[in-house]
Amino acid sequence: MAKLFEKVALIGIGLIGSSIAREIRDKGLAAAVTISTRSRETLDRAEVLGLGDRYVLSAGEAVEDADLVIVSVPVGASGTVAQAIAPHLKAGAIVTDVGSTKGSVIAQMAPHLPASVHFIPGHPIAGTEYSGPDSGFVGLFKSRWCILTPPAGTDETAKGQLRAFWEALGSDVEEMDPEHHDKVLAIVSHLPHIIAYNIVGTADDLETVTESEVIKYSASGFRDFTRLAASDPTMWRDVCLHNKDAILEMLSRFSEDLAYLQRAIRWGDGDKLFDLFTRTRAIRRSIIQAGQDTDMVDFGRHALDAKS
Ligand SMILES: NC(=O)C1=CN([C@@H]2O[C@H](COP(=O)(O)OP(=O)(O)OC[C@H]3O[C@@H](n4cnc5c(N)ncnc54)[C@H](O)[C@@H]3O)[C@@H](O)[C@H]2O)C=CC1
Ligand SMILES: O=C(O)C(=O)Cc1ccc(O)cc1
Repeated sequence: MAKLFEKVALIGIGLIGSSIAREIRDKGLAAAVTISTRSRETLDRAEVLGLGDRYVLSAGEAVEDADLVIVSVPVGASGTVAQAIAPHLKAGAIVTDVGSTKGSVIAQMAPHLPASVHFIPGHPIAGTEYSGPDSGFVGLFKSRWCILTPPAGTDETAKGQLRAFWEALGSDVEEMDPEHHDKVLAIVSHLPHIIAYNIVGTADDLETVTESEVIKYSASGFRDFTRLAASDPTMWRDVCLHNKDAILEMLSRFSEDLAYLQRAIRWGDGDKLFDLFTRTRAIRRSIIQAGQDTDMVDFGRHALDAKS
């Protein structure tokens, strides 16, 4: 594939950063890739994996001659990274991120970044429950949405270049307002993780009552939740703290609907239960019919389709 950028700097080299690095290497999308991350241990691991061409601890040093800078750190660290790279950015560089929340990342990063760069926030709706440089792989972004939330007036050429980059990784690119992004993602991604953390926590608390039978007899329903609940604690702590309003709004809707379900069970209202379960079954089936995979991430795709 044709080279899209001369020099790319990757700040953060976990699941997402290292998947991007592998894609760039695999498809020859850049002449040179510089990698920077907070800990020496992770940086050394990235070097052993051969994920880039240059490895530096200083994020500022990493971005000095970069045409494209991709920040792939937990969303709570976005501001610190922006502050560190700002004085070193080349005029005309594209600065983007991959954070799961957009409003907060923009609020943290934008004030530090010089007007001479193009700041185009992004979010690939693709991931797994694994983290760190070893967990990345080529193909993670294939046939997945990547949402860009460019501010009004963003340079069209820069936007086109970033779009072409994600398309080269196999993604379908969509533009969205950051507030809308945060609401949609709160229901299709953030709430499912919170519910999973909660149910697995509850089951763990019950272990003494059930004499370890929860784990022993865990059926596939519970197992599906344990996959999500195995996701990175730092990343998900940050998502909860940085998409607080939208998550609380969706949680409140969720609690109301759960109370409705609870009442139907208490009063033996089988019709209500049957109606809801029939409606939700149709959603799952419509996703499968559309030829999409059936995991949580693809449910996000369906919800986005419904919005557009
Ligand atoms: N894991 C997933 O499924 C997805 C994650 N995201 C977003 O991508 C971002 C990265 O997530 P992952 O790659 O999964 O995390 P990860 O935990 O695998 O990697 C995070 C990386 O950031 C580095 N880091 C942490 N604080 C730093 C700092 N202050 N300065 C420099 N580097 C720092 C870590 O050393 C590590 O290399 C997060 O914002 C997350 O919300 C987006 C889509 C999917
Ligand atoms: O592993 C899963 O099922 C996910 O939901 C992955 C994921 C996690 C966070 C995101 O911001 C986007 C995708």
